[in-house]
Amino acid sequence: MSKPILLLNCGSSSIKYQMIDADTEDVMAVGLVQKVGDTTPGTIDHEVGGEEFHDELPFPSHTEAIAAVVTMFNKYGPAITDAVAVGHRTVHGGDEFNSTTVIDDKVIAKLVELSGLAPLHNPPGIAGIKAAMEILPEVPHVAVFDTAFFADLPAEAYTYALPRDLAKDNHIRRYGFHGTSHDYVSQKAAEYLGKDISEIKQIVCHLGNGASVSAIDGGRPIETSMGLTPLQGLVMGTRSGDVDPGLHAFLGRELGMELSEIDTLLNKKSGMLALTGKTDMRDIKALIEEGDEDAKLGLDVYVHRLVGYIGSYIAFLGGIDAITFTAGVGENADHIRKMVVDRLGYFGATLDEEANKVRSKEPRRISTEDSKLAVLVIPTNEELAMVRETVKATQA
Ligand SMILES: Nc1ncnc2c1ncn2[C@@H]1O[C@H](COP(=O)(O)OP(=O)(O)O)[C@@H](O)[C@H]1O
Ligand SMILES: CC(=O)OP(=O)(O)O
Ligand SMILES: [Mg+2]
Repeated sequence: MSKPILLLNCGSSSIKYQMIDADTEDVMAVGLVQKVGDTTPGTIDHEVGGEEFHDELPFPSHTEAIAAVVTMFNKYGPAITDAVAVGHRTVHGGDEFNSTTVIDDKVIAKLVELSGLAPLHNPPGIAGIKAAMEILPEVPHVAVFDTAFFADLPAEAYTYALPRDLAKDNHIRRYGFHGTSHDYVSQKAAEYLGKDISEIKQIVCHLGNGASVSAIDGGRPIETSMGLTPLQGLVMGTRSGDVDPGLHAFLGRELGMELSEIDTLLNKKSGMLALTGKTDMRDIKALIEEGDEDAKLGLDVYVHRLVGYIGSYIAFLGGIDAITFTAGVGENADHIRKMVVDRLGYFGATLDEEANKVRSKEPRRISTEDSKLAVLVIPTNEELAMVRETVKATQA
């Protein structure tokens, strides 16, 4: 008897999904829907038992996209109705949700309230929850929060220097995101090094389209780069990351920009897209190889910001045993890892150039044997972590 669990990660313009057998942790199906919310045709790719299936059709909203996911399961298997539970990646849990939560109407209402704090992420997440609940009304649906891992950050790390009542009344604090990934990867790093997680000081760089870095001391996160919203911190695909907070007032006062325009500017039109014209690091690398100066500067800004965070996190940790790269950029972009690690020599990091070039889905060390600290690449697996969370929350 297998115990299939459906995992949904509804992004603003994409849906990633998997069906995983919770007993064996085997992946029964994996898929990706792209260009959701677009009037032009999008794509859906569904993989089951090593076979790949592809379709192209428009997905004006998440409802059509989820319907297409169901069609893929119905046509090519496994039966979606075999799912005994559904785990939903939910980005913002505010200070309401500190752990994986079974979803009911009250939970959905709270998530709607929190949408303003994660405008790119919570609304599609909620759309996905509603659509999936219609299709699978009989099974438990749970929300696995990006913020949960960071719920017990130290107060000095999560407190902004704002009037205390304003912050308290409005739940304004640093929340941190990608927690499922930072948690999973930091545990894997300890395992890979053969150390108890309680014994090591580590930094995890989750570099995807959204990107964040965390400092983890003995298994407990003590700092992370995203804040009240997933906009703070590193330079990302379309997000600016850190800017002078005075910028908002400047844009409003001097250019007459509306708040919603500023929000869109910083979330969707900034970051690597603004600096280089592209969001994908493969395209940016190609531009640099063609001699594009803007692309070169863009990447320099990206690396500069990341190195700055790593340096300050080593100071917060009071030492460092391991730095780990993960997610799309962190796992694949060896040229970026090299740019970063080459600047950490003072801290005792030495890159093993050959090991860094290896392409693999396995955890690996990319620092030399005599490097004072371990530099690792560990593929994240948010879906696997979500299955474990879903089982825990539902006793499925
Ligand atoms: N082979 C590669 N080389 C360099 N960068 C890559 C490669 N593959 C993926 N990426 C980067 O990874 C990003 C996607 O990362 P991912 O973790 O899947 O993001 P998200 O979950 O936020 O959509 C792409 O935008 C691209 O910049
Ligand atoms: C929170 C966040 O930035 O998520 P993603 O990387 O999926 O955009
Ligand atoms: Mg991601």
